[in-house]
Amino acid sequence: MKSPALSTDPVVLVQDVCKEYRRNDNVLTVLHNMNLQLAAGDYLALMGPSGSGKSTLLNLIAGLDQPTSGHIYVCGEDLATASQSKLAKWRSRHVGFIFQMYNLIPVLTAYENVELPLTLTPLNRKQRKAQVQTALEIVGLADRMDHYPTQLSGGQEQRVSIARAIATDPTLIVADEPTGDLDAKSGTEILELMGRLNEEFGKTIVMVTHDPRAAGFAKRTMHLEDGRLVGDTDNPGAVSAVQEHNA
Ligand SMILES: Nc1ncnc2c1ncn2[C@@H]1O[C@H](COP(=O)(O)OP(=O)(O)OP(=O)(O)O)[C@@H](O)[C@H]1O
Repeated sequence: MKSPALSTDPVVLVQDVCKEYRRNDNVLTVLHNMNLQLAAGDYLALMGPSGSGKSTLLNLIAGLDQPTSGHIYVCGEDLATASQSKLAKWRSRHVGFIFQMYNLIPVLTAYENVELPLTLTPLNRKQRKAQVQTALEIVGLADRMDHYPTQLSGGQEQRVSIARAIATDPTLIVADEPTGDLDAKSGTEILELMGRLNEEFGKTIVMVTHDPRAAGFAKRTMHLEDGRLVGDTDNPGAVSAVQEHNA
């Protein structure tokens, strides 16, 4: 994977973003005048009560949905005005996704699951193989590449999903409750791995979590309440994943 980006441009710039959902005559405003900026190499934890708008904000930053008003610039693209086809192409180049339930395809092996996002790129089979192997080595599962998801533990499935997220070498990684379905030990391993992606490989990460311990791995924590930002704190004591890994 590439070394950390050195650009001073923000990777994520959210400007006066509002998000409404409409059903018949009812309008539900889920995000109110949201502003936020993330530099290359930031690691942000999004926290807040259920329904406060965390996943909505994450989906907007990842280009899975678009705001009702305002602008979102991510990796130089104005996501608020991009067409759906442009957004799909942009996501495949710039964003890696990690989900609570892993979302692996059960009929594909670990190797084939990790290769999937690369099939949307111009890379040939040999180039894809090299990137899949690198990604599986980073997550420590090179020896499980022929296993199907049902032949892996939950923690291993999540590591395969992380390999899939990094296979295209994206700038931004978004994670929605990545440890929500794991026991404490496996959860810690996943958080250490994500920390390494941030520290060693310079990935910018946005993670939604309910777990203050998980947020302790991030460099910064934002709290949402009723669609508004109510707290934004740096975390100078963030758990250093590289130190933990090398301990
Ligand atoms: N597609 C949709 N249509 C209508 N309302 C929606 C839609 N998606 C989310 N909402 C509403 O928006 C609000 C915020 O939802 P969101 O999933 O962003 O919250 P959250 O903070 O991530 O919650 P949780 O922690 O429970 O996952 C909720 O009231 C939810 O019901």
